[in-house]
Amino acid sequence: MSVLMITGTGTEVGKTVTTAAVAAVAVAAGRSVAVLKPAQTGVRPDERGDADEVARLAGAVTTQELARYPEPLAPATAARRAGMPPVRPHEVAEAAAKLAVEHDLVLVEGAGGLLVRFDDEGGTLADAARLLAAPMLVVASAGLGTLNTSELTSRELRRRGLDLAGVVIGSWPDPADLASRCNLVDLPVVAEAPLLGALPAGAGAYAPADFRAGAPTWLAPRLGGAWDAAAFTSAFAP
Ligand SMILES: Nc1ncnc2c1ncn2[C@@H]1O[C@H](COP(=O)(O)OP(=O)(O)OP(=O)(O)O)[C@@H](O)[C@H]1O
Ligand SMILES: C[C@H](N)[C@H](N)CCCCCC(=O)O
Ligand SMILES: [Mg+2]
Repeated sequence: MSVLMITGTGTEVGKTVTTAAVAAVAVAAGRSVAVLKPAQTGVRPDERGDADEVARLAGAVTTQELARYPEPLAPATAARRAGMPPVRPHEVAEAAAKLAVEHDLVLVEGAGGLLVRFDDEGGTLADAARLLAAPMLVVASAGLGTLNTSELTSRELRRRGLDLAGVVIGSWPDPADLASRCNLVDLPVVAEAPLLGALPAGAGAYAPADFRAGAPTWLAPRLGGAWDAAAFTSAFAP
């Protein structure tokens, strides 16, 4: 089973665009991909959710949501206020495992950061990852402040015995400021995990063809091994 959980150091750091980039690379390699967004908040029934956005950018992927809540809040809060049932970690794990039967890769995008609650009992994406023994990718912001939130996230993953596959910078600024450039060196040290890529700021607004063409250069091949940070940054600051 190949399930990868996408979490982040917070909300709006680029989890959806990173999920789309991973999906685009996998689809281009001929792999079947499913994207699971367990709890989508802040989106009306007729609006596009994160999983829909991944499909728009990445191409032919299966998408699934387990619940959608109208208010832009943490899933547990949004569910409680809507009077709707919450999504439980075991439901996330079961849905991902089911998708994994018929897909080569299942990507599960959390809501906000690692410890954002899905239910009032404190269930999180980390609990679902534990049930599946699935590795997690942490999406981090580029600039000042990311060292602290990345290290906190990494430490909590380790404390729970989870596998941190690596860190991806969800939005790389152009021009890159001093802190962002220094973070290319410091992030993998504080996270104790490889830096597996960076997406250019605004990638979510690229035309799908441009997004798919760029994705392989933004991520380390197959999200393993080395990512060429020097080549990436020189493309943005020649
Ligand atoms: N299609 C798009 N056009 C313009 N900006 C976009 C687009 N998609 C994403 N963005 C912007 O890129 C940034 C990262 O967005 P993204 O949705 O990937 O974050 P996220 O970590 O998935 O957030 P969430 O916790 O809400 O799931 C945000 O500031 C967002 O507004
Ligand atoms: C609505 C938003 N875009 C996300 N989907 C939910 C983010 C919840 C963050 C909660 C928190 O950490 O304070
Ligand atoms: Mg998202």
